Amino acid sequence: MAWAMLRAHYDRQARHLDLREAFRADPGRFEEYSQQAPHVFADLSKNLVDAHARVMLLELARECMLERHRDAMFAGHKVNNTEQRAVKHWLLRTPRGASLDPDLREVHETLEAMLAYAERVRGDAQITDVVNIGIGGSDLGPQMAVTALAEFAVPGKRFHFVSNVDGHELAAVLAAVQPRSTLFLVASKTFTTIETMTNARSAKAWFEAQGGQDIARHFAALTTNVGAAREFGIETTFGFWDWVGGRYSMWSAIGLPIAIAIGADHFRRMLAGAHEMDRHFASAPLAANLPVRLGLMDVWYRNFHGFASRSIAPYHSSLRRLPAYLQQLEMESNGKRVDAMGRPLGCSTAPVLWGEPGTNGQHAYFQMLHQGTDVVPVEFIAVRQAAHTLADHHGQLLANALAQAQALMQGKHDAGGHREFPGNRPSTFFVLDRLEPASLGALIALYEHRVFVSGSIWGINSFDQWGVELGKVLAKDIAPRLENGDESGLDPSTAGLLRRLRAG
Ligand SMILES: O=P(O)(O)OC[C@H]1O[C@](O)(CO)[C@@H](O)[C@@H]1O
Repeated sequence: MAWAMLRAHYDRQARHLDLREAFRADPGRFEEYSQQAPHVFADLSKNLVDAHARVMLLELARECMLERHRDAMFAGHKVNNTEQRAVKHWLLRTPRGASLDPDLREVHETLEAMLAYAERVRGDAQITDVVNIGIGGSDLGPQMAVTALAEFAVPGKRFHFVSNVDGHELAAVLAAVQPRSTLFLVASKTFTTIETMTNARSAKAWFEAQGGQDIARHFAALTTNVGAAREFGIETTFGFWDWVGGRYSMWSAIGLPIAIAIGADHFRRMLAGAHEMDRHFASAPLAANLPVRLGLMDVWYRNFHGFASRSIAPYHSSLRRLPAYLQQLEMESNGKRVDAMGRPLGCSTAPVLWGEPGTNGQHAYFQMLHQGTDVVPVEFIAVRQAAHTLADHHGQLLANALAQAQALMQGKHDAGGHREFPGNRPSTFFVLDRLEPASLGALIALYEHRVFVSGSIWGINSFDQWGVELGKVLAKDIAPRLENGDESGLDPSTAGLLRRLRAG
């Protein structure tokens, strides 16, 4: 019902919305379309949405029983229905006593153990290099957060992230470290992922070949499959639970590199910031609930405006891994073509997410954002206070973020031809006061919940990832063929490429 009304409203009126006119007609638009959520200020006023669409989107959320679905997640129900699992990454940042969930005690016991270990490593001057071996959620979150919070990192330790099965990556790291001063963290929820196990085996073989002795001191495993880690020969293990999805796992033992980098207190602050956002999502009325507003905007853009991508523009170089992190979060969660019951969907789902830090992107692809044929909503993330004291830089950085959002909206019409900017191009603008553990935690939790919201409206299970399986199976079949040249049963293209790769 709400969907049909939104469609009618879009066709009749909303598709003609002009942001410049909307601001002229409503002097209160900035106040109405912006809000302060925990640690994150968000200005949504430069989005192609009007009051009627907003009301109808909230109605759509009610019809889709968003609140019931959200409450089911927070109640620990098995909302990941295809894997019959609860979805409780939020519990990892829930303070003691703040939930009756029976797993909370174990969560805190594990957190204490992991943070105590992190503090020991921080105090161990002999360990100068920490190498995280993991991929997907076992890499992107820790890497993004360690990079984002570099200002808080312990001096004297370097952090390396090895994810790819491409040996060039591991070889380059191994060439730069010494066994006696390196701690390897093997991060894998399942402890079966081929890339991670291959890298872990090679790292262990290198360590032993270099005369490295004390595996217990130089290797730790972060996994739900502690048995497999022990079998692999790693005694130091930190566990977590099957109700933590890989892309939602930086709050768990998978966050150990973050804890080593920033320390226990800061790690706790990151959890606390995320928890504040959890509370906001769980309790704020839908109309003033930032993850809900953003998720509904995502549906509006994807299904009514037909925008197929969204560009992430963090105006802070320490957030340079954020776009990659968000790609997994959103595209692995909501890149689905069937609903939670397996029935084909009648609408489009996750857009393509992409981006680079500003101002770099401005000198690369912003041309297309301003004058290309496709409209791409842009998401600016600006940080009010810099962590450095260099004169001029931060003002210029922030001025550029504001100017880009302004230029996208205003356009320029006096010159014509190549110099014409159509304008009316939408953007969202986030402001953090500082990039610090609590604000990063809140920002990431905001994105997690926003993905939950759009996934709920589409009726999909945002917590499985069956789409990654087929390629894994085929790679297993092809690997021996690269050795033995067997082409039987292969399509002509794959067979031809196999020949080409084996030649010489
Ligand atoms: O932590 P694991 O089990 O090694 O998995 C790594 C990644 O692989 C995936 O399963 C996809 O292949 C992701 O969902 C996950 O984050």
